[in-house]
Amino acid sequence: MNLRDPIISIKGIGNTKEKLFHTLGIYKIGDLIEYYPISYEDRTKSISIEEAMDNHRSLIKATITSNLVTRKIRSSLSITKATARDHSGNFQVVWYNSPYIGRTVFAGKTYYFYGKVNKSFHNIQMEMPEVFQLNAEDLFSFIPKYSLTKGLTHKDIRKAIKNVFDKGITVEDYLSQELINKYKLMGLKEAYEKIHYAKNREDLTRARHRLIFNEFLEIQIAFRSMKEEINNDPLPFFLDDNRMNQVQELLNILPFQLTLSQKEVLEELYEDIRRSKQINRLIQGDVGSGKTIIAVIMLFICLLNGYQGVMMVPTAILAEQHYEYISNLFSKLNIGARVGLMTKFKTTKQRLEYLHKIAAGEYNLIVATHGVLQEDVEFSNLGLVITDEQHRFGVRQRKQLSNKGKDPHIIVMSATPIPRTTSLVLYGDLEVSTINALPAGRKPIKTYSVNTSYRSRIYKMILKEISDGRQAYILCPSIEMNDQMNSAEEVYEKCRNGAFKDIPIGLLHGKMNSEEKEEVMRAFYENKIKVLICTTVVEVGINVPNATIMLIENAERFGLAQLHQLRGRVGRGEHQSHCILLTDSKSQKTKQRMDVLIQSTDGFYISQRDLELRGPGDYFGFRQHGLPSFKLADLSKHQSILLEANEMVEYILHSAEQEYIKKKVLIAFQYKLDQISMN
Ligand SMILES: Nc1ncnc2c1ncn2[C@@H]1O[C@H](COP(=O)(O)OP(=O)(O)OP(=O)(O)O)[C@@H](O)[C@H]1O
Repeated sequence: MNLRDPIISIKGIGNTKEKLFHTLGIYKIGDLIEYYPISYEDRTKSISIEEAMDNHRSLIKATITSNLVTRKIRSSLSITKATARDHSGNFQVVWYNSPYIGRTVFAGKTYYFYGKVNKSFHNIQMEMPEVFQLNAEDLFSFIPKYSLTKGLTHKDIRKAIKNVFDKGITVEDYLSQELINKYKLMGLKEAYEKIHYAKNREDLTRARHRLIFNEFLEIQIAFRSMKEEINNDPLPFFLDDNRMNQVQELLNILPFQLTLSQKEVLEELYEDIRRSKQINRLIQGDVGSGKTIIAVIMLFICLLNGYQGVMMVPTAILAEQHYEYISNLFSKLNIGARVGLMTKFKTTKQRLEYLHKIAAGEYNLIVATHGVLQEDVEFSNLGLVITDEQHRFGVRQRKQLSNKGKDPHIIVMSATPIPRTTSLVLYGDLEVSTINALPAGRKPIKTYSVNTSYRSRIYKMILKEISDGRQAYILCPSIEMNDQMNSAEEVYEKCRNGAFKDIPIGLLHGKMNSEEKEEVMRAFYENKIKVLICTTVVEVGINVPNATIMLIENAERFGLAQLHQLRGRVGRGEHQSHCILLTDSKSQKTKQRMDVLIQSTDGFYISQRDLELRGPGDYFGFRQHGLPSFKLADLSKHQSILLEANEMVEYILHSAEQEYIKKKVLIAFQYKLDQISMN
């Protein structure tokens, strides 16, 4: 058998089961083998009844010492009980609505019982145990549990996988024995088998280690190869004196001078152009570091070269903001910019008309949300794609966009500084440029964490700032009334009738329609609204330099990196800004997390601490990221494996094996990418 064989070739899988497997994304045997368990039951050793802990699932070897007695309690409930005994004591075995259990379990016989033990003062019970004969095959192992679909059981999946390995499967390990030994890895075939059938913890750990290692390795090798491929035949952008003068004109009308760091990043981009290289760059810079203007300058250069440019951002509000900013700026320069905004359309007709204008080149600069990815959106000559992504647009979306042109240049903006080891995995197909300093004159945001007894004092502070001409955000974790959290609607009502009844305040959340949102946001930009009560819709990119207070309700609800982003909505101008983290949580962990923010405004440090403090999770938002190969790997947990894999990638790419391994990895990777697009 081969990993590419369809699952119908597995014994026991007919047409009906095949369809069910398909709904889980399992088409080929390789998909099945890589359908990893989501958890395991530890049945690796049996213990005595005396050792068993209350409320824990345990495996106990015992002999049935009484007859099985079934009593009918009511029409829908019967209880069967028996006494079992091991060398340390007795316990009761109890089954509900299982009248036929007497056909498989007999008095006087010894079995292994697996189930949850309940210990009370004078009684020990095991309810609804699974019963195994002494020679049962799947005893003493980790029992895998899978994510299921209706009609398919854990047993079905286990059986299918077992049949594959019983029959014999060819798994080619593209790593040489030498590399496997050097990194003390488990063989690939063994790892595939042990992840589903481990007899002990060590095997399971080693199997997982190997497969996680593979995931990190494969994505990097695939990325590196993609990068090599991309650089071949880029669209020509030119930066002759005439164009450079025009760029200078743009710089001259800005109300600020670029920082040294911004200039360095621009220089890296110019260098790509001068060397006729495909621009394929991640620009990372902390919140408020001034990434937008870099994007704008590059879009400007794109237009000067006669191409269309597109800027794709995560929210409609942000698209609107960039649209206003860019149209305004470019209208002062005579370069024939025709800027379009593509967010939501009222009617299909309107949308089609708009698409037509883009395809005909009537708009040469489009600011859009992810709607621009749709298949029917076409460009006449797309030259540059900028995604402001905050980890929401991944490899796949980037590819989708660049397929809309003839390999346009690509710039990705990110405000979450991430360690280099990690960025190799997330953005391995991109070069990285970093804006590593904030514009001069920014004062570090003062951050405090207080409980709600301070509310009226905080409101007074907000009123004072407003009387000085500034503005404030009050950010809530939810929109509607909710028992546990302060909702935006509730806070808005209270503020409107209470502390802020004499000043204009606004409400902004994701459920409002686009016109309402636009209107509120515009009023806030124009300082007509003084306090904006909102949800995380403002999290990314929103830029109102006059706002100096960010009050975050239920701050314990947010991740550290997210709080840093939210806080970054203030401190964007020359005025001293404040961030108040409001929380009544008494948990030590919350306190630790708030302390990180109080002590630091450095996004890089904060995301590192976030990684350390947060347990397993989806910190980097992989699922949204469209990364194909992470089924087991988690960047927040597996940094040490990542480091080892990075080291091996470097070795491989300088070794004689490189072509062979690259080829193998790319085939596997392409299959996974295709599979994602199918789903
Ligand atoms: N060199 C500079 N000197 C002074 N102000 C600047 C400079 N560059 C940008 N700014 C201003 O700083 C503010 C923040 O810039 P920008 O919106 O580009 O930040 P950002 O890096 O995109 O941040 P975020 O990730 O939070 O969106 C804006 O008001 C912008 O006009």
